[in-house]
Amino acid sequence: MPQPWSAPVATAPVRSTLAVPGSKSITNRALVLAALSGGASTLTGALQGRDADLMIDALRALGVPIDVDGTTITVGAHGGFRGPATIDCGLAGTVMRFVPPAAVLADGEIRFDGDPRARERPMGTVLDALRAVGATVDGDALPFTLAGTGAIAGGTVTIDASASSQFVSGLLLSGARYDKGLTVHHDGKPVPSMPHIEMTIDMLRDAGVTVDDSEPNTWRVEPGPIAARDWVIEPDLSNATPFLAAAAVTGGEVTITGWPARTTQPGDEIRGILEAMGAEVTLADGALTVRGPATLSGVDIDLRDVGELTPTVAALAALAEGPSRLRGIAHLRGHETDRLAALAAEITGLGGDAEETDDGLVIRPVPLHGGPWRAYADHRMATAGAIIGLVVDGVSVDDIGTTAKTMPDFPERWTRMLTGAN
Ligand SMILES: O=C(O)C1=C[C@@H](OP(=O)(O)O)[C@@H](O)[C@H](O)C1
Ligand SMILES: C=C(OP(=O)(O)O)C(=O)O
Repeated sequence: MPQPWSAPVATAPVRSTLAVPGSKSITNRALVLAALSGGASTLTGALQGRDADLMIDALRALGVPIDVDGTTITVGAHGGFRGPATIDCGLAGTVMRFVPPAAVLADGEIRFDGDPRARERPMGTVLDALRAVGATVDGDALPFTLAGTGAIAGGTVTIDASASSQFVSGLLLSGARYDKGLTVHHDGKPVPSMPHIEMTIDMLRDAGVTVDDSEPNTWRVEPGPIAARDWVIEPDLSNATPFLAAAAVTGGEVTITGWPARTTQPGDEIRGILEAMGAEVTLADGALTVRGPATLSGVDIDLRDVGELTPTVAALAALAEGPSRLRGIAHLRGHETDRLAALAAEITGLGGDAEETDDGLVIRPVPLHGGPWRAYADHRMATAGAIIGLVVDGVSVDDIGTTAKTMPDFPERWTRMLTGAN
């Protein structure tokens, strides 16, 4: 059992300038594209964390040579994916949704499993889509087995991607390697996390793949090679948000260096969200600075496109002066944990007033008190507890180690931020 982590209280407004590690989403897309290219690629500035490790191990299991030297990853040339293999997806959505569409190109049986909670995360849509384009798949959720034959026909699939944008991204990443390419058509409630689909399309184009996204809810990748190349990974802007929130809740000033001028990362939207809550936000010379207000305002906001930011925004809302309504995020019930239930339970557990709605949360201002904060094996639940703990004495997070999914040294970085060190 992990020891509870006493969240440090900020005894003064937080003032710090810091950098954050590489983006999970960009690192894991670059790894998949590098592996699919069959040639030699490098990644610089890559994430070092559990989700990247799981992706590296998955691709190695398929026969891809990969060397890791800190944040530089070298993916070697290979002659095609090999089976049989067993792949551990851990709790990584990017591994469970991005690797199977690639693994169907292997010549042998590939078995997938993951953490207990991963077995509950939505997966059937991807597996049905793979069946529809010619793959043999045994199962509808983790664990499942693919019987690869070395080639996939491809064609057109209609899916309901309202539970996760990763269904679309995973299929598009591999589609160019299918004989007829791949057209993915979405039919259902709106697709969440659209910027993550734009990220997929941008990176496919960077690798020389022809993608047609001119029709809403339809994406077409033409069959053809995926180019090996060198990828420079942007810092993880979603992982920057707890640090920026620290400035917002303490009336301090935090600067994140290396903030990209143009990005598809949804984390960039934190700028507008913090402004709406009363913070002063400046992006200049590749650095983002947030100055916290004397009191935070509540917000009424649709987070469908940036659902990943919900735990940070909910923590801010729990400390705001006015009520907040977070909308458009029913799909968060299928994330690392049911994030709507978890956030409502943990905020309420500290004396707050948070309630689930059909598609989000309502959070009303009530003074909070200390107490346990459960992370539910969810990195962003853990960091949400850390944010609240900055200004509420006596918050202890039961499993801060779960931040290893995307930031293994989160506790040390948090302490360094509090001491003003870089
Ligand atoms: O493609 C990606 O890298 C991601 C897409 C999003 O998933 P959902 O669309 O399931 O929310 C996001 O929440 C997740 O953290 C990363
Ligand atoms: C939803 C998330 O992760 P995953 O990639 O496992 O879906 C997340 O990091 O917020």
